[in-house]
Amino acid sequence: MSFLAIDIGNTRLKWARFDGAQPGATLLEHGAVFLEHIEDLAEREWSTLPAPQQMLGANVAGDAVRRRVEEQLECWDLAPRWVVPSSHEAGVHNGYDHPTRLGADRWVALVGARSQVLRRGLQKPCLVVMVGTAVTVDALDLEGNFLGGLILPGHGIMLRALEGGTAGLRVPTGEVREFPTNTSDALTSGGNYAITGAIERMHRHLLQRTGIPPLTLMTGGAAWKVAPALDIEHELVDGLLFDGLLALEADNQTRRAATASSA
Ligand SMILES: Nc1ncnc2c1ncn2[C@@H]1O[C@H](COP(=O)(O)OP(=O)(O)O)[C@@H](O)[C@H]1O
Ligand SMILES: CC(C)(COP(=O)(O)O)[C@@H](O)C(=O)NCCC(=O)O
Ligand SMILES: [K+]
Repeated sequence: MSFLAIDIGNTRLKWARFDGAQPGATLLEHGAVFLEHIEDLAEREWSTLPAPQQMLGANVAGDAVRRRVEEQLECWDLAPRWVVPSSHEAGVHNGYDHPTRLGADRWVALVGARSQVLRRGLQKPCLVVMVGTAVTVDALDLEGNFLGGLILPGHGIMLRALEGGTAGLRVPTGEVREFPTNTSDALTSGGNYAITGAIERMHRHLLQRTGIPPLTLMTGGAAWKVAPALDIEHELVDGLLFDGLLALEADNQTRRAATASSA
C-alpha cells in the first residue's frame, strides 16, 4: 500500500509518496511544482512513480486548481480526497469561530505539530509557523487546543504591495540589517522583521497563556529566509504538512474501519 500526500499552496504544489498511511511511514519520493506547471505532473514527475493506492490532499489555492490536480491524478485508479478542517480530529481541537473556514494547510500543520509533540513525549504548547505565500503563526496549547493564529503577507506580497503602491521602491533585494542605510536593505529588513516580530509576539502570547515556553516548529518554502533573524529557539521541519496528512489519513482509516465493522 502506498500513500500520496499533496499540499497545494498559493505558489507551489508539494507532493510526497509514502510506503503506508501511518505517522512515521517511510518517505519514498517527493517533489514540488509551481502552480503554472500542474498540467505537466502526470506526464513528467508522476509518469515514473509507482501507483499510489490512496491519497489525501490539503488545498488552499481554490476549486479550479483542485480540479486541475484531479485531472492529473486520473493517471492512477484512486479517489481524490481533500482535507476539510473540522472541530476535532487527530488529537487537535479547532478553536476557530467557524472551524471549516480555517485554511486546510493550517489545520493539517496543526495536526502534524500535535503528532510530533506527542511522539516526542513533550508536555509543551506548540507554535506552528508557516512561511509560504502568506505567513501563518498558530498556537496550540498543552492539550492540543488550537487557540488561534495570525495571518500576514509573505515576503513577496509585502514587496509587491510596496512596489505597486509607491513611486520610489522598485529596487533589488537587499540584506537583513539592524540599521538599514539603503532602500534595498530597508525593504528586505522591514519584511523580515515584520515576520520575525509577529512570530516572537505570538510566542510571547502563548507563553503568557500557558506559562510554558512553547516548542516552535517552522515550515514552508521561505522558512529558511526567516530563521536566521528569529530570536527564539525553533526547529525547521520540512515535512510538517506531510506528517499532518499521514496522521489525518491514519485517523480516517481507523474511523472508516470502525464504521464498516459496525455496519
Ligand atoms: N527554490 C526557491 N528559492 C527561493 N525561494 C523559494 C523557493 N521556493 C520557494 N521559495 C519561497 O517560498 C515561497 C513559497 O513557499 P511555499 O511553501 O511553496 O508556499 P505556498 O505553500 O504558499 O505555495 C515563495 O513565495 C518564495 O518566497
Ligand atoms: C492563510 C492562507 C492564505 C495561507 O496560504 P499559503 O501561504 O499556504 O498559500 C491559507 O491558509 C488560507 O487561505 N486560509 C483561509 C483563511 C483562514 O485560515 O482563516
Ligand atoms: K502552505
